[in-house]
Amino acid sequence: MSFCFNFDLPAQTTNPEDVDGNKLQNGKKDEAAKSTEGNTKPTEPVKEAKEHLPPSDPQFLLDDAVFETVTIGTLPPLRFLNETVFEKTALEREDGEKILSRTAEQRSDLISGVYEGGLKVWECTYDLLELIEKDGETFGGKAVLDLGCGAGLLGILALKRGATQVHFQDYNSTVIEQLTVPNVMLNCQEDDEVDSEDDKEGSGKGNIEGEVGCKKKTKTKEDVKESSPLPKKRAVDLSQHPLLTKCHFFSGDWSTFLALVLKTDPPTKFDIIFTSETIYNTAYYPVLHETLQKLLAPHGLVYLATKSHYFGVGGGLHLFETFVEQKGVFSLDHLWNGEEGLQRHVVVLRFKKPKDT
Ligand SMILES: C[S@@+](CC[C@H](N)C(=O)[O-])C[C@H]1O[C@@H](n2cnc3c(N)ncnc32)[C@H](O)[C@@H]1O
Repeated sequence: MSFCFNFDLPAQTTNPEDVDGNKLQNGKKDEAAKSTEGNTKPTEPVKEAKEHLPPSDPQFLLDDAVFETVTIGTLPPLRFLNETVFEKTALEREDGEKILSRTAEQRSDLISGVYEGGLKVWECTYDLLELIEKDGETFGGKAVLDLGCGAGLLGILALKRGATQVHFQDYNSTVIEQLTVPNVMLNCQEDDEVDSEDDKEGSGKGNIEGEVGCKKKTKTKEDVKESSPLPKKRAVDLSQHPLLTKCHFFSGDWSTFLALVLKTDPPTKFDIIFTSETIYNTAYYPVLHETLQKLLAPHGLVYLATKSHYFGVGGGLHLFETFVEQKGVFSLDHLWNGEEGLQRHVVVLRFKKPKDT
């Protein structure tokens, strides 16, 4: 899988004095606010959050599925739609947000405020999956949020390992509808439907990703057809699948997502929040921090996977750490630091004082 970092930000149109929405204090900004000055907020209107209910007959979403399986150590195999599906079928797909056509036109992985990159799996997701595998983290009885989920692999893992509920949030409704929901459904199908076929193939056909040590295979609908008769699978009503009933799906900007989730009575709090490759734009730090602060349970953990620096966008771990430190709400510890190529990290945040919610 290729990862091109072709970020594309709009020209600065916001007032530099108020670029991140932080108020001036005694005539000057605090340090935390200063660290967000490198980026601009998008000029597009804020994308209003909404909840997406999985379709009552969801099987059609998988009809032309070309999917990959990622297997990391002892973790259950995770399936996800191959990103090339979207390039090849952009014209036939429902795409009210026009992100499929716009990303193709602009040849960009990210168009700030329009498309925030959720249609592919970013590599720090694999780092976090590996870490979970090593640490043996289980999710039994936990409420989990996959914030900025994209393909949703982290949330799907939690779901398969016993989380009581998993919220998936992505900026783009197209991502939620065309990628996250289908991926959850792919993983709801009985494991043996496809895995028995994986076993038959043997490891020789697998594509070993040396860098992160995970095994990936690409399978097509035709492969699946050969191994298990499609009609039998179609008979399964996925919309009633016990795993799917534990899921909630949201699209929209973090500020409106936060407001929507806080409206629930009692407001939902999460024991675990995953967020991978979401701190590339410093202009989003205030709302991201507020979302984590308001949605994390008092003794909960935020697992953040990120690169050190996002070239062309400006954000990265150092700036985010400075921001978090200045806010004084969370402590932040490094769990894993990768040294190869572009440096990548996994960190954990927890409340300094658990009543700070
Ligand atoms: C680069 S993608 C990473 C996707 C996925 N977590 C992964 O690692 O493969 C960044 C994600 O952050 C989310 N995101 C970024 N800025 C956001 C914002 N201001 N409001 C809501 N979501 C945002 C988007 O949903 C997007 O999918």
